Amino acid sequence: MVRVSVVGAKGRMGSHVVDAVNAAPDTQLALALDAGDDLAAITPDNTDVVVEFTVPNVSLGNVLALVKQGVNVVVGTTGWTDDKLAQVKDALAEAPRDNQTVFIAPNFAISAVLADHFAKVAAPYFESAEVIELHHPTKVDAPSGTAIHTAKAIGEARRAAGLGDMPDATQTDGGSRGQVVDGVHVHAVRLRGLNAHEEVLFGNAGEQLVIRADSFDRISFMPGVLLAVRKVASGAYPGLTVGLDHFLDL
Ligand SMILES: NC(=O)c1ccc[n+]([C@@H]2O[C@H](COP(=O)([O-])OP(=O)(O)OC[C@H]3O[C@@H](n4cnc5c(N)ncnc54)[C@H](O)[C@@H]3O)[C@@H](O)[C@H]2O)c1
Ligand SMILES: O=C(O)C1=N[C@H](C(=O)O)CCC1
Repeated sequence: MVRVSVVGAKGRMGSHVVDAVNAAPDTQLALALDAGDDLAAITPDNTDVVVEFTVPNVSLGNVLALVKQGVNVVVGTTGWTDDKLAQVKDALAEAPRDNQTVFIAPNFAISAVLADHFAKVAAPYFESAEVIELHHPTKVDAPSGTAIHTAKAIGEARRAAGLGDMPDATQTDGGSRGQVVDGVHVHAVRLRGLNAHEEVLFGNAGEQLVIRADSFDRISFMPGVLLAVRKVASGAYPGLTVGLDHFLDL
């Protein structure tokens, strides 16, 4: 059995993870902690993998502390910048146990991971690309971690293909053109009734490709979380890995 502790266990995602870990035949819940609880209670004696779903401004601190405590971490919280990722790599280099792992996924839903993959494949073939993410209004960060990840992947694929800037004659913009991430405009919608959705629009003269992923329920993230827990527990992915695509045969 893989012993799993959950940090952020009372949250929307954390509570689903607790249920998923309790329901799976090969995982068992170790500790379920939330704000105010002592992270030091989590040790290699009681936990094989920690799943961390908290808030962007505390996640880095939690991950650094957990790595120091000798445990592997699967992270779903958003807000990861290159600088924060570098701090995680440094912490892993100093980790107390060999082959410790931190795995971070911008999105655990198979639909979103595939949408991201298809967007990367499509990117070199289109003059224009924009990303629209749509979420529940209780989400604290914008744009979504997934949209940032998708936009960066599109930017990288365009650069590798030698594409230049996208056509855009905008001369006045009060914010309507969205945030530019790696040259790609990203738009965020917050709407009661929605959960987590992303649309990637590609355009050429006379044609359009739309790639869309919809997570209607948080249960959609659980197979990806359990897959990550199993992969990390296997010990086959030491160090830092970002993105569930690394665990899929794409
Ligand atoms: N990767 C994915 O597939 C995926 C999917 C959904 C949400 N998310 C991300 O996961 C994060 C959490 O989302 P949510 O909707 O569950 O949020 P939420 O606000 O419902 O839950 C966050 C939980 O973290 C707890 N928390 C806050 N500070 C803490 C601390 N210092 N230590 C321990 N617990 C602490 C809060 O009390 C709360 O219970 C967000 O960043 C969100 O964008 C990622
Ligand atoms: O509900 C959220 O919050 C989500 N956050 C992640 C993101 O920002 O990309 C994944 C989708 C759901």
